[in-house]
Amino acid sequence: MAAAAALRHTYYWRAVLVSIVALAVLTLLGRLSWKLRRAQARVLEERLDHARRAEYLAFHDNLTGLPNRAYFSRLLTKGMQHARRYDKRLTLLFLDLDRFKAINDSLGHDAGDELLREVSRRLGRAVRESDTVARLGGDEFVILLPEITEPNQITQVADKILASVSTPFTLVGQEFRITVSIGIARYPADGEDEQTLMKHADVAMYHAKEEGKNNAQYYSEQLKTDSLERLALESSLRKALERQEFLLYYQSKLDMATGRVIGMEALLRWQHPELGLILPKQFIPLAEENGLIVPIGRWVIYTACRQNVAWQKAGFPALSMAVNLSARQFLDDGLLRDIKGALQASGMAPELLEVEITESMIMQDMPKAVRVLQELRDIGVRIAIDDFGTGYSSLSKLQAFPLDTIKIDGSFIHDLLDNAGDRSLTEAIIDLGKNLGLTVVAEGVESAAHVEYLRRHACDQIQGFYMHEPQPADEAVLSLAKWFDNESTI
Ligand SMILES: Nc1nc2c(ncn2[C@@H]2O[C@@H]3COP(=O)(O)O[C@H]4[C@@H](O)[C@H](n5cnc6c(=O)[nH]c(N)nc65)O[C@@H]4COP(=O)(O)O[C@H]3[C@H]2O)c(=O)[nH]1
Repeated sequence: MAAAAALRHTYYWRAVLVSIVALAVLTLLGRLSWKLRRAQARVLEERLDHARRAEYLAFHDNLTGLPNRAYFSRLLTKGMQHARRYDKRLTLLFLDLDRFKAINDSLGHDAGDELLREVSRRLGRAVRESDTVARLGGDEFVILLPEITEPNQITQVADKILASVSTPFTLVGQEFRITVSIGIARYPADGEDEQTLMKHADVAMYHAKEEGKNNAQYYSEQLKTDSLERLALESSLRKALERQEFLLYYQSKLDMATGRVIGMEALLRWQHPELGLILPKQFIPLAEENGLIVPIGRWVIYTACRQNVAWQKAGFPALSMAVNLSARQFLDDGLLRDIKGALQASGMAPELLEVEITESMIMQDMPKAVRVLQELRDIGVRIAIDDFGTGYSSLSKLQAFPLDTIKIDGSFIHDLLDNAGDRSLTEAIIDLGKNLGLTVVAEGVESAAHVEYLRRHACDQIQGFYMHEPQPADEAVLSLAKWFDNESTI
């Protein structure tokens, strides 16, 4: 009996032990499988995160976090499908910053990146939540306005963007202004598929650039024709230098005190084989945009210096020679080398060369402008501010720059006798210019009455059709000869 009880007892404890071990094993297995599942979930979550991140990077711009070209293209296509189905309209704005390259080149890429980030923030603030702002790359942005379709509303948005972007920035401790040109295309009127609408908004943006930048333009069929012509013009402009189709016209500058010709200004012309003589305003903006202005401008400087020396060798008194610089050329690192090269090759005295720049070229990047102007000054070249009065800067601001001459814009001289505002501005520029020790030149002098008025107000020099129109070198030399032979004065 006792043995049976002991056996039962043993079985009982064995069963308890087996149950405990089994329970422990099961618990352990359960825990292991839970850990395994958790690890699997984590891996899955990481993969998802990775995929999400990859998708985000594939569809967003690294620098600004805005949707990129690929994403915008999807959004635009979807927007168009939706608009087609519900008979709605869309507006597309194509934006390109004006002169961004100059800022980027002169301030460095970090400052350029910061500027792009700030522009993208400003664009975001200028439009509604429902609008999409995207960056296509470089300094190009696009905005899709799904709810704004009336021209006056579109213009309001465009104006808001123009104002917001042109508010001064502070970059590397300095204040800067940048502007933007905007092209506007509307769906479905200006394009029924994504590519056409984008292309037409781009064409309209180019038109805004041609209209002087910092403005917005709507697409029209006429613009398309113009842009095709522009394309043809651009490709022939590329060949014009090697085909020697450029030439310089020269216009005299007279000294008011002696009445004698004291200098000439070189003005560029393009003798196009089919289109005839093309004036600078028709091709210089294009050459500025595609960078061709740098080699063209170099050709101008070399040719003008050579011509100046040729006239001296022909027996004329030493006249000054003015050349116009464009913004891109002014900020180009090779400018000084080109000017020195032209002076050396021609043997012209540096004091006879005067470079004409505009206020906006200086204001665009003041520290660089001061540096470039000082370098030019150091080699003896004179510096003139052209078209003065048309920009926003005050003469006192210009005091900081090493300048020699100030040229009053011809538009003020044109209406001088009928417009009291133009008269007071002209007089103020003459007075202030003289107080700053600058030579004051009036451009666009077209009549004896203009000459009289400017003489009365002690303007130093005059230039205009009344004395001489711009002429090619061989005709200008005849006018000069006549002028000097007759001992003519005004
Ligand atoms: N109505 C009127 N106009 C007069 C009179 N006298 C001169 N003009 C014109 O006024 C412009 C004066 O040149 P700008 O202000 O430097 O303005 C120049 C200058 O900014 C630019 N330009 C000319 N040559 C060059 C060049 O070689 N390089 C660069 N970057 N720009 C140039 O193109 C602009 C226009 O040149 P142009 O068509 O030759 O036009 C010239 C000249 O022909 C006048 O009495 N009445």
